[in-house]
Amino acid sequence: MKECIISFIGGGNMARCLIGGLIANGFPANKIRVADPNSETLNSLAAGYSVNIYQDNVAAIKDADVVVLAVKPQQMQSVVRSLGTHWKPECLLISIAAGIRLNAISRWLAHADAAIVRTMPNTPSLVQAGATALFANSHTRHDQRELAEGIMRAVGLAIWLDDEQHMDAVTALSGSGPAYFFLVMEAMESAAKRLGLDENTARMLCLETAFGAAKMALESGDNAATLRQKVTSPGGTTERAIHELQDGGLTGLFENAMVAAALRSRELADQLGQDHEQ
Ligand SMILES: NC(=O)C1=CN([C@@H]2O[C@H](COP(=O)(O)OP(=O)(O)OC[C@H]3O[C@@H](n4cnc5c(N)ncnc54)[C@H](OP(=O)(O)O)[C@@H]3O)[C@@H](O)[C@H]2O)C=CC1
Ligand SMILES: O=C(O)[C@@H]1CCC=N1
Repeated sequence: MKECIISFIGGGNMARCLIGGLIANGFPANKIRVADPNSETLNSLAAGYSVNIYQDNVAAIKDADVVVLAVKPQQMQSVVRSLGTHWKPECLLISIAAGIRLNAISRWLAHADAAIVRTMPNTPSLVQAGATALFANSHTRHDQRELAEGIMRAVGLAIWLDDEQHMDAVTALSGSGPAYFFLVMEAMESAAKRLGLDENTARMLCLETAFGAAKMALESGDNAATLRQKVTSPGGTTERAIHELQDGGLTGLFENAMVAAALRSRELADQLGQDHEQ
């Protein structure tokens, strides 16, 4: 990936995952800047990753090649507006915020020609097993698209979308998705303990099973349904368990959950995409 200065605005959970993943992949820490109002957050990032820290967003973006907006959706408007007068046309803006549309970011920045890439990464970026979808506005040059993709590819899979509207579905799938799998792990570990296993045995067997299933699904030519059938011996134990899950409405539950997440993404865009006076 091309060497460049990347400034993160917001040093919370997702910024930390991207920074950790980039550094683990060999990206130089001295080329990474983070701005956050919270000095504890900044000190912890500096101690953990030796990145440059700032309490002033404007100072953090000076001469940066890429600015990554990693604040909460509710903070996006005021943060982007405050960067507008200091914006350099050659800088690439990457947003990771859920729900916030490119046209709103561009309006708040007040630079109609600014190159902006909207992305939806996820927390496994920390261990370089992230999954990110990207969508660029029409002002983003080919080399800037490559730069955005290179940053996200350094921490996992990077996929371009052909329609910004699909970001809501992506947010429901891979953005929020790690939490669904963690919830399933919590439930499986808890059930295993009720069945008599000690905490460590339950945890390790559960985690390796999750890892093995994901690795197998990625590496095998079979789809998930076929892989599931291969575990499910007729009249056996898995069949009983799967019946319980299906009778309990697992498929419908996931559909409801992901529709709710996608709707929330659209709702955030509609609510927070409006202009308000600063
Ligand atoms: N967490 C996740 O799995 C994912 C999150 N995202 C998106 O990433 C963004 C960040 O989420 P996440 O990291 O979870 O949230 P966090 O709240 O952990 O991080 C946001 C950080 O921004 C700081 N901040 C607040 N105001 C400002 C400001 N004016 N200037 C600079 N920094 C500021 C916050 O400080 P303080 O806490 O003191 O307010 C906080 O440290 C969101 O938009 C979210 O939608 C996208 C994909 C996945
Ligand atoms: O929960 C959220 O809103 C953010 C976006 C995707 C994952 N976390």
